[in-house]
Amino acid sequence: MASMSVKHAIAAAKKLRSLQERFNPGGSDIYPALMGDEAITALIPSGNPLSVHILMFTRALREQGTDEQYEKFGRRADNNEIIGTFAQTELGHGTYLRGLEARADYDRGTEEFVLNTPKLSSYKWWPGGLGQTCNYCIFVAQLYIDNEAKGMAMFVVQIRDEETHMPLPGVHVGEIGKKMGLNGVNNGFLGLKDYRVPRLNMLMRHQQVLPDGRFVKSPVSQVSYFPMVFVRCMVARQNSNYLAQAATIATRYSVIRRQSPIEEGQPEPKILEHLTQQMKVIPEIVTAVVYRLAAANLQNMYNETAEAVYRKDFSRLPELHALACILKVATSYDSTYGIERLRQACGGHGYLTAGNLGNIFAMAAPACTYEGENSVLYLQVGKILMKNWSQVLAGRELMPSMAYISECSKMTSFPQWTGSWECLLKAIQYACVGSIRLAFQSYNARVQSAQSQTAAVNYSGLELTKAAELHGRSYVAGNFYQQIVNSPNKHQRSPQFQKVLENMLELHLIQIFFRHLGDILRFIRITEDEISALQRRLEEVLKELRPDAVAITDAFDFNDKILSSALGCYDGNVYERLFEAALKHPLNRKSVPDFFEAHLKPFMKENADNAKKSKL
Ligand SMILES: CCCCCCC/C=C/C(=O)SCCNC(=O)CCNC(=O)[C@H](O)C(C)(C)COP(=O)(O)OP(=O)(O)OC[C@H]1O[C@@H](n2cnc3c(N)ncnc32)[C@H](O)[C@@H]1OP(=O)(O)O
Ligand SMILES: Cc1cc2nc3c(=O)[nH]c(=O)nc-3n(C[C@H](O)[C@H](O)[C@H](O)COP(=O)(O)OP(=O)(O)OC[C@H]3O[C@@H](n4cnc5c(N)ncnc54)[C@H](O)[C@@H]3O)c2cc1C
Repeated sequence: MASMSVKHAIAAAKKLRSLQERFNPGGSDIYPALMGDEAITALIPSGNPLSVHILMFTRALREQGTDEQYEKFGRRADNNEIIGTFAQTELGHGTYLRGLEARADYDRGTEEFVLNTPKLSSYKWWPGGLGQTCNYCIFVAQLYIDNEAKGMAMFVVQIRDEETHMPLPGVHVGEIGKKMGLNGVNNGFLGLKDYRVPRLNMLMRHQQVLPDGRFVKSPVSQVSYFPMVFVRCMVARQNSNYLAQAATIATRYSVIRRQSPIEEGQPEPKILEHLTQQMKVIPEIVTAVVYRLAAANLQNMYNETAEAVYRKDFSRLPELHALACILKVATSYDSTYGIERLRQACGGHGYLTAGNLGNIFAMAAPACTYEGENSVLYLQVGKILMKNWSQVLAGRELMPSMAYISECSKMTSFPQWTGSWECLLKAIQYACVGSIRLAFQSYNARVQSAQSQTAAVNYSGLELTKAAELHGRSYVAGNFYQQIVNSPNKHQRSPQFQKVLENMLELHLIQIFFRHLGDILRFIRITEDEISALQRRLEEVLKELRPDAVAITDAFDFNDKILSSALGCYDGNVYERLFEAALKHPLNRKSVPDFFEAHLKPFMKENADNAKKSKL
């Protein structure tokens, strides 16, 4: 599987590079975006062994290396003359980066770094493509000078001979084993023993080790985390695409499959006529659109921040970090939840490999873990919200994506309930700010009672996580509202199209309201009649969106090859494709399977003989 995946990945890389040159010569790097998501999924359903090379190795060289280092390594990597990965996670550590055990000791005598993974737990473990594909990597290690720890640093390390692909002396490298998906990626392990690299193999754009061993600290240590921020932005885009693919499959299947009359004596309807089926499928279509728009917004913010960082302006890093975390978490959680819900909406056929929903789930699910485990990133955002709440209490202005927190903090109570979109959005924001306030009270009480900040974060973790989750909801819903209601190009839309968009906004806001009704009722008084009115609106907007469901998913424009699903083909010939796929199963090559003579027949005969004996 790995070699097939490499072959397909190389074909895709060539194709996409030519697309980039043709449609976007020298433009913003759509190439990584395409390499990271739908353009690849179709070609390599078992995952792209070059994705970390494209998304992390090449970018780390460009963003963390000096111009000279880019000339030496980055240009060859961008041109796919060398293939690398990003080797940060270890067998023993993934989240707690300050606990990483791999070390780089500077030898001023030879102006080299001596790299070691001192224990089994220090082995790099998980990097994509490391097992068999890559001949280089970015090796993340704790930097030591005269045995004094200086923090994390990145090193360009060649792990395999460029001609023979043999592991170099001092390198122990291989595949970590079968996974629940992405088995074409050859995630690998890497051990180094007294492996020497020249001083100039340490990426030194932001921090330096001079020939005599003097260490020049980075002006902002967090900039070394930047490669992860980019991938978190990519996850938001990639996973919204996975959800859109699953929504396309389930929608098309739901207008082909007929089952169970709604009125006695009536013909069996398309299953999408059942209201409960509409509630399973249509909200996921809308969620895919919502996150696609949010991911595009985040990508623009990433590009602006990356340009600023290049100019040594680090001011926007904190906001980008917070948004990249929250969107990566929200998109990966909601997409995996949604894909599984869409699989179940396809009944038994949804469980067939031929439907491809299981593989789409297996491709989407690890995004809840890699690039920062989701609950850890929620805590990251929770900590940032605590810092921002302190700013609010001090009367200071907040970053733009958190401005609503200041506004809501000035409200002594929630205004008269109207049920309008603005009211629903404000309710989610108000509940978020109420949760932030409660979390801050708990966190601050712990700090005041002499708990350390890290302990206070841990013991306030549930409330911090809730506040972070609601912040994500507020940001995503707010972005969708702005795009539908206040977009500068709204007047270019036909009234019909605008109405479909507004129906999607209605559905999204009401769905989020009901999902967080408990959180909202904690801070806002809403009557039973007002809630029942929203229930009626939910049922009504599902009915209104029903006729547009197929058109919206067709607009995602996934080729049948990308969907790779007998349930979701454009021509709707589901049963023929399911049967065609079944007949291809190896077990159908013979009428009598080999195991009959070898196992089944003796088993049945032995039981028959025993039965006869017991009657005698
Ligand atoms: C799309 C397709 C992708 C397919 C391929 C997938 C490939 C996968 C690759 C990987 O998985 S690479 C490995 C990813 N690993 C991680 O993400 C590790 C997660 N852990 C962390 O990020 C950090 O350990 C932590 C959780 C943030 C904790 O950091 P630490 O304990 O060192 O200190 P903190 O106090 O939490 O943070 C210090 C300070 O720094 C700020 N900060 C943290 N991270 C970032 C960042 N990425 N960018 C900017 N700033 C960051 C944090 O807010 C704190 O700021 P202050 O409070 O000091 O102002
Ligand atoms: C498919 C896949 C591809 C990957 N590719 C790469 C790659 O290319 N390069 C690379 O370097 N890494 C890669 N990784 C590794 C990935 O980055 C780590 O798995 C991830 O960072 C989580 O770390 P961990 O696995 O050590 O889990 P841990 O950090 O051990 O987490 C285990 C549990 O402990 C909890 N936990 C940990 N710390 C805290 C805390 N501070 N507070 C509360 N709870 C906590 C977590 O929430 C989680 O529930 C990949 C992983 C996968 C699954």
